[in-house]
Amino acid sequence: MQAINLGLTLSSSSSSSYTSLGPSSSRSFNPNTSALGHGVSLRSLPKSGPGVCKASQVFGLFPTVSPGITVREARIEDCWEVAETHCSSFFPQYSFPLDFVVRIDRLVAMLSGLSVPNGCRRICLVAVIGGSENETLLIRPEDFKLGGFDGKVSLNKGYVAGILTVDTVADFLPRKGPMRQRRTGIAYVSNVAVREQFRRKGIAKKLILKAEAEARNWGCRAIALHCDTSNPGATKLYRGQGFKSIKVPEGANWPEPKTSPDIKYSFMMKLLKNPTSI
Ligand SMILES: CC(=O)SCCNC(=O)CCNC(=O)[C@H](O)C(C)(C)COP(=O)(O)OP(=O)(O)OC[C@H]1O[C@@H](n2cnc3c(N)ncnc32)[C@H](O)[C@@H]1OP(=O)(O)O
Repeated sequence: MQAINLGLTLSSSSSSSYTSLGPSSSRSFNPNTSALGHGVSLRSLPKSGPGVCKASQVFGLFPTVSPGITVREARIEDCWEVAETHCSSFFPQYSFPLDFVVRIDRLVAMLSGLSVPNGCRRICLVAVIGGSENETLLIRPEDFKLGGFDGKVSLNKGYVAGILTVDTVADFLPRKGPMRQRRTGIAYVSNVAVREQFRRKGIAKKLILKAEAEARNWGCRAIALHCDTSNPGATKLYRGQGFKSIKVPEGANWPEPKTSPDIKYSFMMKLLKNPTSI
């Protein structure tokens, strides 16, 4: 695995939990633990079987597929589809009614999501199909946010096919200095997911490009993420987008998403050149 040195210093482990959109995002990558931290253990739930339908079949009202894909910040009106995309991608093995419970749990977690520390940013991006960027249709309560969602409503929102969260909270970056300060200038990507029927159409690539543009706008010089080493598709995606694996120094206890001990992560990073806006 190719490694680059981006000048990250050795640090002791962070006690932070992996929160991207809410208190339960820590389970984003872990199909073995409760999906969203409201007391539902996925280990104990029955999985799919013959004659069992999925929540996505009940609630996934797929639009006529339009070639146009727009990547924008998630709005309150997208929240169910964001939960749907997350759960169907990270917990595909669960069937109705349990997958429905998991989605509701995710929704509650996102809407009651933790606020970000002062000076930090976090947004959820969505790739929508058949939507419009026509802002004149928006009802826009000033500065209103709920959890990770922008409080806007559009008459033509489109259908959410992919999601990504990007932040500057730095919970999963090694701290710096003796005071173990939060690292600045490095954006962190998590919860990247594309609905199965829309995969291999370049949607994740578009989400990553938009996340990079947001990070540049925030003044970040680099963007990082953790990728499950047993996820070759995602690893190829990030490598293709210019991310490089960072070799964790021997003995260093760098923070990682808190998931099953069986899951090993590769810490990947990309330098952001030429600050521009999108
Ligand atoms: C930081 C994190 O959040 S890591 C978690 C990643 N998320 C998941 O594993 C959830 C389940 N998986 C998914 O949602 C999707 O498969 C994703 C997000 C990994 C990829 O989304 P897609 O929209 O299909 O990716 P996209 O079409 O942009 O692919 C771009 C390139 O990545 C690579 N790639 C993506 N998926 C795969 C795959 N399954 N196998 C091999 N290569 C892949 C290919 O090089 C692809 O280019 P190509 O299609 O021209 O060959």
